[in-house]
Amino acid sequence: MKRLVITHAAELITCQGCAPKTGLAMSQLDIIEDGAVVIEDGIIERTGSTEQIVAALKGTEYVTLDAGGKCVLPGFIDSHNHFVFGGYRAEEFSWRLKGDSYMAIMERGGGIANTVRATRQASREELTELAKTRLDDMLAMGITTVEGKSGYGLDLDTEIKQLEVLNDLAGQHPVEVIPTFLGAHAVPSEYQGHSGEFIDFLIEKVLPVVAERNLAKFCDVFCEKGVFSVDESRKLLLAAQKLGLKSKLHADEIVQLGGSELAAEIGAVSADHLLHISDMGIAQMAEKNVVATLLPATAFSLREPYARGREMIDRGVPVALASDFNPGSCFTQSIPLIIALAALNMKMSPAEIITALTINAAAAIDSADRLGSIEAGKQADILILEYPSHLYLPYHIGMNIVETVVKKGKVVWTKKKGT
Ligand SMILES: N=CN[C@@H](CCC(=O)O)C(=O)O
Ligand SMILES: [Zn+2]
Repeated sequence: MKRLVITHAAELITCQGCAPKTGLAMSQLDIIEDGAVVIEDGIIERTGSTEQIVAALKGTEYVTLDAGGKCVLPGFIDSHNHFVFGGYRAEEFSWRLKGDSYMAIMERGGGIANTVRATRQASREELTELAKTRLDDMLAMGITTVEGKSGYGLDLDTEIKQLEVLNDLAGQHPVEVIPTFLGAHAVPSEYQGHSGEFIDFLIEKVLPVVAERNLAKFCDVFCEKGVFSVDESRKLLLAAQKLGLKSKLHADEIVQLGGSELAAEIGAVSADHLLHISDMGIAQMAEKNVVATLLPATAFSLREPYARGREMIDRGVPVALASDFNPGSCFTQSIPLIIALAALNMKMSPAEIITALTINAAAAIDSADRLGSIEAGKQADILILEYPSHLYLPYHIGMNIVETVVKKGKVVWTKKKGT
């Protein structure tokens, strides 16, 4: 196959690096003006100025994709997403609009349990078709890789069914899917009042199957008051680590329980939400380089205060941004909305936001060695915007300005222009 060469990027935003960025480094995008990228077999071969690259390739055959003076950047990575589920919870949303709280609805037997019922009933094929339409929407917003969680089964068969769907999607859709086992998402009705026994069930009966069949890269847990305690979360995540699954946590979302400190203690790859993180949690996550995956669309949808992203960056925590798309607390996969909220309500700069959606998001799925930047050796997951500079991203409030999406070196999506 001939090389593909993207030329004339007014800004070629490389986000260079193979590790999560912290502090001031989150503001350094390593931009090449009038840049070009050479791609061979889906992998980036080299980058440079268009002039340099064209001169170096003289006499060789290649296909040109002219970015025409627009901004080129790494594909967005959504590192926290629950997109495989059955049913909807629109009525619960209407209750929340009237003042009902997310946890109160859950305590009454609604919330996650509601989606569990619908997901248990849905077939593997139905879930796969639904998931593909959701991936279509993600791709159109420039998401080239998404992490996807189970957690709407809470029994052996349905947890495995969800993970099978997440794995089946590989090869069926351009968006790459990284599966996470979230069996400890809620205590199912069969175990009501016995969360410890449910954790034991997950460890003894479900985790071994997940690991044996290599169905998930991560194990996640909803570490929250009234759901799973810090001790229960530790027990599950350490058991999963022994079987080769890396750790993620839903931590300190509704109350300050200590999930962030636990993430640092056990060497989790990321701790997510963090609306109520303690100062100690921030210090420990910075020390252990745990990625803080912040989910501003969830805070917006729950009408909760935003996570202290500015402070976390200033204190050395690597910050990523993700959608948290799910049927309950946050029904959106809108990258433009996340960008707007991070810029306007979390005091993150345009450069920090891009870092948080690319190289730091790659680190949040433990893939910064192969994804998240435009540099030699990385997978060629690349976006062309409609405008010449990354500054146009937050400037367009809630508007999608992605024009072209390249996944593994192939153009997989282009914006249809109006007539
Ligand atoms: N907080 C826990 N889990 C999801 C919500 C899941 C749901 O309500 O269906 C979250 O990350 O926001
Ligand atoms: Zn979540």
